[in-house]
Amino acid sequence: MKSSSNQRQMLKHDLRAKIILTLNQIQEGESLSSVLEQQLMSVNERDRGLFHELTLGTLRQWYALKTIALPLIKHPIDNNVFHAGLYLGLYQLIYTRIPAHAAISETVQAIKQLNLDHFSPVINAILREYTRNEDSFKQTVQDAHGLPSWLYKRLKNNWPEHIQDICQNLRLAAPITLRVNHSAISRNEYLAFLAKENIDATTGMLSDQAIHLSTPYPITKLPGFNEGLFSVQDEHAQLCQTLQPQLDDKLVIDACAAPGGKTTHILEHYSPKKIIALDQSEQRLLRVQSNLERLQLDHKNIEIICADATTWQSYEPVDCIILDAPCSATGVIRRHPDIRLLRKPSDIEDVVQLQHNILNHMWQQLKEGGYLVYVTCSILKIENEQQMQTFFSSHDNAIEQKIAATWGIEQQYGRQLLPTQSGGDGFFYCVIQKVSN
Ligand SMILES: C[S@@+](CC[C@H](N)C(=O)[O-])C[C@H]1O[C@@H](n2cnc3c(N)ncnc32)[C@H](O)[C@@H]1O
Repeated sequence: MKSSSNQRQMLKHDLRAKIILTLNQIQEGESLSSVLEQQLMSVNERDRGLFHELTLGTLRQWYALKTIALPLIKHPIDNNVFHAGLYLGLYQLIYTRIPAHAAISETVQAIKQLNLDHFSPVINAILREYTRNEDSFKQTVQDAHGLPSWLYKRLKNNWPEHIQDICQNLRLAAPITLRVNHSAISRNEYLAFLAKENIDATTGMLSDQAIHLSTPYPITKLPGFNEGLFSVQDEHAQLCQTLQPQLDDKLVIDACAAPGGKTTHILEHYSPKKIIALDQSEQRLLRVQSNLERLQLDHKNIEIICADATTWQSYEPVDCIILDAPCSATGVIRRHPDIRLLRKPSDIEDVVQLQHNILNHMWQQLKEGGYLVYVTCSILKIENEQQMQTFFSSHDNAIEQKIAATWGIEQQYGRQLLPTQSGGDGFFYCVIQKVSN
């Protein structure tokens, strides 16, 4: 469905029909971030919270719901809208306080509204069957790993001792974590602002700038948003700053910079001679600029360049490169639950090759004695420890600076953080120094 006709269709539909159409778009390969805003705009303001919760929640539990849905479907039905409706119905029954009769009748009604009347008796029957054996179905859903099987196998192979925690944690909603703007205000001062507004929050244990909100809150309505007193950034992502050398008066490249989480963090701590925020996405680079402006870091020596990091050449050797590489994003599935449906095994091989190309090219821009910090938000070893093994085996002029930290899991090269229940996402870090051959 093309976007303008899709928009007209959406306006006519009730909330659950709109959610089913959104889930259908994801099944057809569109990313949640590309469709969510437009779909939310078609929903009454008072229903937006529910739209958000039901859409993201259903995606988060998609494969777990599938484990109970498939055996309940007597004859295979090859229709994405049907499956989206069924999973939405089950999600409401299992994970929300919506009374069962309302969840069932609204979902069946939505299927009819989408001109799939012939499926409504099947959905009605399956949802009612669920309610008759609720306890056993709930147990099955709880025990499910909740991932596409190819990804589950790879993660189990990589992390046999952690696989259960990984699967369960990836099914939770991620906390909203703020990074207090160190150059503008202290964490304690900002916590006092939150307390004054009765916004419950706790401090992060690993990053001294992190604050976790106890319940979701509209970000732009938090105190000091327009004044740039904080950014939204996962706590494990904030650790990047602790791994950088001293960057005052240095030439720094943030090689995959958009939307600027790492660039702005550097500028909150240092005054580099120059920092180049490089990214190949013009659209995403606009957000680097707006984040710099909001955080009032714009006056610092910064250049924003739209270019491909596999070919871009620096005009002089660089002191430090932050390479927050494009990756499978398997460490942040909690925040982007559509990844469960969208990611394919072949994407992993492609992104590993891209990381390899960017890393090898950016390495040539680094001066002797300089540092490269390699980062991903992946929990697959092929993008992390194994990518580093390949790199070190082919670069005699690279030595690892071991990360002396208590967080994460030490790897042959680098440290891996896995997603934690109420803390950070999955991240990998490795610090590499360039030495003479
Ligand atoms: C993980 S995100 C970076 C997040 C960012 N460092 C932050 O902290 O906000 C990866 C980025 O790599 C960019 N990218 C992907 N391929 C690239 C390439 N060949 N050259 C430059 N940037 C690329 C993407 O556009 C994306 O913005």
